[in-house]
Amino acid sequence: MAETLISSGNRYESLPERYKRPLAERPNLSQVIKEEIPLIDLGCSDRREMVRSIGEACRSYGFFQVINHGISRAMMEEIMGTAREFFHQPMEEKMKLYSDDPAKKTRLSTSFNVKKETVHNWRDYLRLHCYPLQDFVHDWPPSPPAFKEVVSRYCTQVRQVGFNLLEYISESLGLETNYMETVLGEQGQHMAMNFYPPCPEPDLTYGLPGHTDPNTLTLLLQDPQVAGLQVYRAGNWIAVDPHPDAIVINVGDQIQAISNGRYKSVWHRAVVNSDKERVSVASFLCPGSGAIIGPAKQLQGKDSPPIYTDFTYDQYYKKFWSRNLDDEHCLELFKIR
Ligand SMILES: O=C(O)CCC(=O)C(=O)O
Ligand SMILES: [Fe+2]
Repeated sequence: MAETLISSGNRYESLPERYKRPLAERPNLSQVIKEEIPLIDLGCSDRREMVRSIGEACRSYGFFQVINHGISRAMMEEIMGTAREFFHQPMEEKMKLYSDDPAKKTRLSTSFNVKKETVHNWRDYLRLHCYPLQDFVHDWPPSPPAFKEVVSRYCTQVRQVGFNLLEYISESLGLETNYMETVLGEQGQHMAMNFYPPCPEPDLTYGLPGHTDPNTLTLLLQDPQVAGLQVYRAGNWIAVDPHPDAIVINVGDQIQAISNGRYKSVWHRAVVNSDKERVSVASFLCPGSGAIIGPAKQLQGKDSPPIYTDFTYDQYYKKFWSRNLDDEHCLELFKIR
């Protein structure tokens, strides 16, 4: 039973033991503070100012939200609705896609890495590889019927938003506009549709415990009705209130490495609540398999020697999945000592 979906539609009366965190690891929800993370208007006509504010956000928060990003409200509602519909299907339908093998390219799973972890997380998730679309779409869920079409359309659009952001981020570091795009090679794209059912004891567990994202850049759609994302900053967890038009952006470990630590891939987590289900859709850009990642030469100097070794994303990703999600920052393992 331990390794199966929790999105059964049944309400749990109490939290099963295998989801309970020891006292020292609980979310301490009463201590969470409310603070806005930077909101950036990508429709801004002053590119220099926009690039400056993106750089500032990457340096001091590692997170920001963007509006006027080019994806319509209707598209955002469609993809969120499709994710919700997917998880509301009968268990028999969903279990056809179940797998706990992280190497599998299309799979429905639960928690994070059920085979390895000792305490589970109150989350089910559908993980998809999304680029190039034609290599993966045939493997995606056959239902709901509009799934493949809606998700394909969203993936194409969100990829473009991601590439625009990589240009701004490159410029904000003083690198050539296409620096990231060139270094990162033919980037892959993954998606996680996350589903967090109502949880009987949200104080004792997580949807996702504190973690950093191993990839380049993450573009997240939050449930517009239900908050749950929290970001760590200066000793506090900050609740990120959903903004109906915004995409939440966070710097992944790879940008932290390329920026030689100037930009932070920060800890974030998803908490759950007792009365509402919550959905989120995360899109991850990931370096191409041949790409060599490491601190940009232009960002190294006498006063700023490289802090990370060069590595390939394959090496990094294997390391990431061999750990627990909330272990030390995976990039620590690639530090020059
Ligand atoms: O559900 C959320 O708000 C966070 C999801 C997340 O951090 C992830 O999928 O990596
Ligand atoms: Fe994440």
